[in-house]
Amino acid sequence: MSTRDLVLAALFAAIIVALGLLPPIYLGFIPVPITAQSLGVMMAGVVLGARRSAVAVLIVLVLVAIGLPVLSGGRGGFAAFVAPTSGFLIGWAFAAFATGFLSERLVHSDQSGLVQTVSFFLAAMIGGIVVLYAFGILYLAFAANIGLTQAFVGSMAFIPGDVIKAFVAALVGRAVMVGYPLLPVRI
Ligand SMILES: O=C(O)CCCC[C@@H]1SC[C@@H]2NC(=O)N[C@@H]21
Repeated sequence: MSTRDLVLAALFAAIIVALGLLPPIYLGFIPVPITAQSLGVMMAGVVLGARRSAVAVLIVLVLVAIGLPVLSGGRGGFAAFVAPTSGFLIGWAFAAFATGFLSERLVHSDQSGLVQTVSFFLAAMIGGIVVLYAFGILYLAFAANIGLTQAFVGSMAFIPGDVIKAFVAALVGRAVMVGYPLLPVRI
């Protein structure tokens, strides 16, 4: 990883942290908030690709671990890793990697703009929802002792917002690819 790659990863770590300035929304029936920060995770994946986006999330996780209040609602510290939300938090690194991995393979420079946008959207949906929820729901069921079905059903409340985030991430991925290509894609 070059210095430039690290700078890009740090930039997206800052974007993820900045999105944490938007307050979390608790729904009352599940101890996991709606947060804009998962939009930053998807955007990192589509813009930077697998490795650099995973590093971006790892930088955020290190900031959390050393106690900085970088999660939505000003949360931080080791407690964030032993909370009902921790599966989602750790899952962000895998979600970013999967989103980037799929973006690098699904998006080609000779595709039309529409196909590229749809490809980014699919990558963000699979990485930022399927992969992320697998981590989040499994750990939530265990940590909150609520059973897999309840954790799964409760997490479905995040789907509408996360589909919108995947769409926004796809538009960002496509726009950055046109204006300042960073994603290593097949020609
Ligand atoms: O702040 C944290 O400790 C992690 C929050 C995780 C929230 C998850 S990410 C996927 C889903 N979509 C949301 O908006 N919230 C949950």
